Amino acid sequence: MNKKVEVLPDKKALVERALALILSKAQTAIQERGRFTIALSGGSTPKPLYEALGKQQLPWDKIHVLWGDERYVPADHPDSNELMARSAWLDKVDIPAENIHAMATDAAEPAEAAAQHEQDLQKLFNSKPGEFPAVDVILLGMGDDAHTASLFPHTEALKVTDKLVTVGNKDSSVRLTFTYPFINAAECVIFLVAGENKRPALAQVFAAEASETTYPSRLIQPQKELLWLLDEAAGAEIKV
Ligand SMILES: O=C1O[C@H](COP(=O)(O)O)[C@@H](O)[C@H](O)[C@H]1O
Repeated sequence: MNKKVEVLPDKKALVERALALILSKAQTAIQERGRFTIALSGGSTPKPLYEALGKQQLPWDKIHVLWGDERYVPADHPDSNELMARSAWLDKVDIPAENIHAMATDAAEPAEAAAQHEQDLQKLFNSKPGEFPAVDVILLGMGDDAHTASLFPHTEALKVTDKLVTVGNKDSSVRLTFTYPFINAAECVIFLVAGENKRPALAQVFAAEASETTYPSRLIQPQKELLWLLDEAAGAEIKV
């Protein structure tokens, strides 16, 4: 694995760096494979990045957008990761509706929704059950409890290794999430982490030894490329 950590002066610089990386990865993927697939994170950190992406002139018909996790709420709910990305970015560009692969949250059982989304992904990547296709870029955030996507500490989702998508839980609230083996199959995983409140969790994620069950972001060890983009407030104590 090619792993890099970059500590940027502030959140603005973090967003600019992430934007430049995504634009370059998109250009390469489109040149080499004819399309670019990117999975989005939710939470607050990536919103300015999505706003910046919404101002770009890109070959949108060759770009496919997925989500690494979703809260199990209707798509117009204020907590929806899909709603955030649509209003900050996707509603502002000419991307074909069929290139937006949101996690549907309308099945009676979240496990059914996870299974359905897994099938949709297999179609998109032309992959078979049991295979882990490679998304070009998976964007991840990290919570101050070291969760990433909706892989929360001490939850069943951390044990799922035979699926692309599973049900995650944050206390009593239900989520859908990519599994860690699917994330680890990506061409490139980019973490965006900002804010001083993330320092203690980051210290454990970067420690030589610590529990993956307590600090789920440690499970993210992609075979190809891993980039940690940190702002100074989060990354001041990380040695690069
Ligand atoms: O709940 C979530 O939180 C994490 C981190 O969010 P942030 O607000 O600290 O940036 C995010 O990566 C995940 O997608 C989201 O559902």
